[in-house]
Amino acid sequence: MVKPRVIYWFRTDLRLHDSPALQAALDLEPDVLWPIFTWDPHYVYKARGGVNRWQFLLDCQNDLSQSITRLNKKSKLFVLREGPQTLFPKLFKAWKPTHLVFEKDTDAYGRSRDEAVAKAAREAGVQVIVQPGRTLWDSDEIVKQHGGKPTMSIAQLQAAGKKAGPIAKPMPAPTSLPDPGDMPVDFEQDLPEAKPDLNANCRSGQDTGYKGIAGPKGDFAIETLEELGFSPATTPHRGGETNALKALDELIEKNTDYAATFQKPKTSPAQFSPQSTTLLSPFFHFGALSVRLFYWRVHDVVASYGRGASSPPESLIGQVLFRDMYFAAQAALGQSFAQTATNPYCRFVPWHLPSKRDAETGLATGEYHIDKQEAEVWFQRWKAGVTGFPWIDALMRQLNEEGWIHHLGRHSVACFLTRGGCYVDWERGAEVFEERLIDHEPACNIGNWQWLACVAFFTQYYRCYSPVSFGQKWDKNGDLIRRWIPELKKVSAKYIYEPWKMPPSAQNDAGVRVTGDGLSTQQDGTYPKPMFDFAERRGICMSAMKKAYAAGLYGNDEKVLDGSWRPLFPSPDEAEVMGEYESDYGENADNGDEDQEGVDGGSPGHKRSGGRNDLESKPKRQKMKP
Ligand SMILES: Cc1cc2nc3c(=O)[nH]c(=O)nc-3n(C[C@H](O)[C@H](O)[C@H](O)COP(=O)(O)OP(=O)(O)OC[C@H]3O[C@@H](n4cnc5c(N)ncnc54)[C@H](O)[C@@H]3O)c2cc1C
Repeated sequence: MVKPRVIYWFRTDLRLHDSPALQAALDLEPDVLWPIFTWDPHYVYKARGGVNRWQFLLDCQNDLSQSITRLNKKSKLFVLREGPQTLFPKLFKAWKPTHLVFEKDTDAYGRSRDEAVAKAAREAGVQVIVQPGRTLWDSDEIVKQHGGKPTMSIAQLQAAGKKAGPIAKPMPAPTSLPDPGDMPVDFEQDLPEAKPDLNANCRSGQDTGYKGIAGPKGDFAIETLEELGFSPATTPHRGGETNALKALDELIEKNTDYAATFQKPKTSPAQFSPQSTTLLSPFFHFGALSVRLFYWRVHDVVASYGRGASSPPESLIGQVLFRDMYFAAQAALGQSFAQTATNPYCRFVPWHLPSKRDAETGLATGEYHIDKQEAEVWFQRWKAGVTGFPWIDALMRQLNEEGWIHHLGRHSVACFLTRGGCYVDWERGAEVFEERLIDHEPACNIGNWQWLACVAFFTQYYRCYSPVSFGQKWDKNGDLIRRWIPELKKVSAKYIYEPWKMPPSAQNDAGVRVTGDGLSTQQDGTYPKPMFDFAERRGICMSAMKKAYAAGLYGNDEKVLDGSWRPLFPSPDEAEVMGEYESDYGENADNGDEDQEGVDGGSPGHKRSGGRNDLESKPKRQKMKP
């Protein structure tokens, strides 16, 4: 019998320890094993990713490659520069593998990519083996055990988890790896469509990432930031399985009390160097740390700690349950999960700066309508960390430079942008986080933004974060602000959260003038004025949320999809509501005035449809009415 020739495709699992997929590949007792990574143009051009996350990815790849070489001098992580959909059919012919093995990816794009690759494998007679390993439980199994529906609470996840069975125990890293086989690449490279490039704003140099399938030297080398045209990263946080395992050891062995008694609400969003939570999220994202290993090691600490140990949802184990909850919600809803439109579990709120949508598919295009210029300015000021509210600005500047902020810091800035200040669409904020977080995880980012905007998972919109008192609760002296906003360094604690209240003499003493809008006109030695009166905005947003809740529309409602929701809301003069905008996608082409018919004055029209099958059917063509 021919001994298996296995391609092991690394993607969401940049580690050797506790990898059920890698173990499945090794259980085949292969003659040859090619550990490869495909440099997928989808992530390079069509998904947002800032330089800090790219750096973290390259760190993880380099570390993994060195670990592979330690086990077999002839092997390493071989990077191939082409989209997997076009590359694999050629590899199947050229390398003649018998098997392709990889870790399951339940992200919306991941699913469609893997279906295409599996089809090509079937056609080439290559056997595909897929193993879950990215979450505590297989997210698809959780959905199945939850009646085909998304998990919208920890209790739902735990109930489904109970039915799915115990969380698997982690498996050790392999101690040896087979040799790789020959790797001819004497076939034509399909070059990617680089436009539109969602990451163009991060590139300061020329993008040469697709120079040859095996790279410029033909040695399957890992890419560099220079090849991508990116400037050096600004984050101090570095990736790699080695760093991840060291951080986990330190957490479990040196900080046993901390790990056993961790209560998330008691950790400070203002603490830095070191931060108050584990900062393991980017390692989980790239699969450099197994979440099941984390779970079991924390579980053992908690079990031996006895009385006084914390429990979910506040405990460390509770934190990774949230992660699984969002993964299973996304696994059930697919692409709809990432947006309001077409999503039956997401409340419709007439936010400013709504997403443009593809008229055929109903999916967001990545662009947005500017329905109100003032809201656009607020959004730009929020992004740049120049809102004039130092607590918000410090957090946004930390995000922009380091790519990570504490969970409650994320709460503050997300609430401020959406229901607690600007009334800007949560999808705008999620896109900024997608670009800038080093731990950006589609399921967790989307789910948490929905939570904070009170459109899904959480409904208590009357609980609003103040950009002044919330920060003061944790950090009276404003140390986080002083760290990130040097222009306010010398401001006294009395004014550090509200510098606009400083009389001229205090401004003189602190060496700063509070003036301008922080964008084009800002001068050295100045800090911007607040962009609005927060108390006033909080009141406006809260009453607008109340109206949106009363209207009771969800993303899949006809009125949301065809734009006839507007009569359910008072005119923009009376309350905060999405303004009129010019549609430029021909979305109105079929719309007559009679589309106003059937508006029922506000009885909740939410029809929850069930599981994935309902949602995978193509959304109706939208008639977006501005
Ligand atoms: C608006 C917003 C956007 C977010 N976007 C992301 C994202 O893109 N990726 C991401 O991993 N987390 C995201 N989170 C969740 C959370 O803020 C981060 O997981 C956490 O701050 C990471 O820091 P840590 O590793 O120190 O967390 P710890 O408190 O040490 O928790 C341990 C692990 O539990 C998981 N976890 C903790 N809280 C959550 C949560 N609320 N949801 C999901 N998983 C959680 C993470 O994997 C984390 O590493 C977001 C939160 C908000 C409010």
